[in-house]
Amino acid sequence: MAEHEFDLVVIGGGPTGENVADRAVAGGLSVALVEAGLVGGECSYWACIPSKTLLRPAAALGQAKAVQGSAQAVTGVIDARAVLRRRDEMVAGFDDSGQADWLKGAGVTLVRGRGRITAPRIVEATGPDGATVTLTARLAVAVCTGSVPVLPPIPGLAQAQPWTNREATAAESVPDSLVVVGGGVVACELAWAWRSLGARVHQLVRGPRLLAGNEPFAGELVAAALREAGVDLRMETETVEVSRVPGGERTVRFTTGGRSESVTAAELLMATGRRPATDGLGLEALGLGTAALADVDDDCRVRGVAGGWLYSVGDVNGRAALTHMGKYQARAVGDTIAARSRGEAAEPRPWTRWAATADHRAVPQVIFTEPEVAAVGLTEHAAREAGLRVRAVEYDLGSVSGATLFDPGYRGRAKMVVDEDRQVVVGATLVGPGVGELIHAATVAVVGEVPLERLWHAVPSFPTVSEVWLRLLETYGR
Ligand SMILES: Cc1cc2nc3c(=O)[nH]c(=O)nc-3n(C[C@H](O)[C@H](O)[C@H](O)COP(=O)(O)OP(=O)(O)OC[C@H]3O[C@@H](n4cnc5c(N)ncnc54)[C@H](O)[C@@H]3O)c2cc1C
Ligand SMILES: NC(=O)c1ccc[n+]([C@@H]2O[C@H](COP(=O)([O-])OP(=O)(O)OC[C@H]3O[C@@H](n4cnc5c(N)ncnc54)[C@H](O)[C@@H]3O)[C@@H](O)[C@H]2O)c1
Repeated sequence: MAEHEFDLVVIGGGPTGENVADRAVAGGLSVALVEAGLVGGECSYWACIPSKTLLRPAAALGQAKAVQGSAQAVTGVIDARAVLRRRDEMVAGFDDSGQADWLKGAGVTLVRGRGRITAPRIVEATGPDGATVTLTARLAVAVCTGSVPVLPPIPGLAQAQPWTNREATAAESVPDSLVVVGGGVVACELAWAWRSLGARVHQLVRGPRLLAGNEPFAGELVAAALREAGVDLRMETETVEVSRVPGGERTVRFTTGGRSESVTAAELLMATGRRPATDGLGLEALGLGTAALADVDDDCRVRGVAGGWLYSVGDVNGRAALTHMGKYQARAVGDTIAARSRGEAAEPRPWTRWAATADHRAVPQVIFTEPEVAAVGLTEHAAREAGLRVRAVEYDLGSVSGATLFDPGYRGRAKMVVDEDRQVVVGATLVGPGVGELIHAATVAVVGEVPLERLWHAVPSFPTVSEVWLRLLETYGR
């Protein structure tokens, strides 16, 4: 059994782990990164990258069709085979050698294997051949193991071999039909993607609306678009049983409004949420429960671990399960561990480089459905729940002149949530084609706590969709 010593051992080489390692090396530390699967993680191969690649052609086509002139140039339909080929290119054919080379170039030692913490600062990595390497971390261990899908205990589900995000982003052909269970981001994006590529899609949603964590109009506009695109969208359903003809179609039985109904399709995607990937990590050997990795300070250091050597970063800590937020936390963690090795306190005071402060109230997210949903900060409801005295204003995005230019039939909505006591924006939501590229302006306003008085002087260019910020301020009363 080989033994090695490094300043920092990172477990998990997704976007979070890669960035922790990179920042720590840049800060002068020696770093080993243990990866059980593909370097690049879920995001690169089975999540963000392939799903957005599957979604992009429908958005591009929609924009081309939206205006006279280019609409006439569109004479065909989406070439699904070409889309799947591009998806394959974007995931590099599930070959992570490019990312492994990047790690090498960054000065990070890659250890292929499954990491397990066996004692404080000791990680055992078991490789695909069963060989074990023991890694000693002089300073710290950063757990960046991400998340895995949750499959609810529905009778017959396991035997029916449903898709999770992995199969749903890696499928080699378009299924004739697909049932999607779930109303969250994964469900909506992938229902939209496969519908746009030609599958007949049924979507079974448990609650009364889609995208429940967002402003209600976001889910309403996405639901309307999905229906318009031909998705059979059912709300207030409870999936009770799944069955499958051996090797054949899946039938999902569900209840809705007191009735029992069923749908049958070639494939079934369960998009029913994710949980932290903590199985087999050895936390129990440290006297820690699986929930311990969610109990972190703003520097992502796990609370209550003697010596403070354990960090939990990215999806696994459950603070903000998004790639950009995992990478943001990673920058803070890599810098913090390096600074502390130099004897600096690197206290995670709010808005210092040592703290992932934005996790609390300034998380941006773009949902790549059509229309897109882009949001940052608090919804009106969440702000009120947090005890803020807020006033919210809304504006019809379709009446902004830049939007009319973009698409004469532009449909969308914008909302700005203002903290009345501090006169700053604490949340914003935009729904409409192409709004994903607009949200960063709002993120800057929320993080910068820019007073409305000053925001008034941030003049949006004419004729862009960004003029909505002026209209929102006018609606507010400027
Ligand atoms: C379908 C889908 C689409 C998404 N789209 C977006 C999007 O558009 N934008 C966005 O911001 N977010 C998106 N997300 C969320 C995003 O994928 C995650 O937030 C992101 O991947 C988290 O990065 P991570 O590095 O923390 O974890 P992961 O990417 O999950 O990486 C964790 C890594 O750890 C490895 N690992 C696990 N356990 C061990 C172990 N014991 N030893 C060694 N290695 C281990 C895994 O093999 C994996 O490589 C999407 C998620 C899904 C499911
Ligand atoms: N574009 C993006 O930023 C993007 C895209 C995809 C995923 N993600 C992230 O990945 C994470 C996971 O997304 P997700 O959609 O899997 O989870 P989610 O928590 O957003 O949604 C889960 C959905 O499953 C439903 N559900 C749960 N149990 C159910 C059951 N037994 N029967 C029927 N429905 C059930 C819930 O009601 C909810 O609608 C999220 O944090 C999300 O932000 C981000």
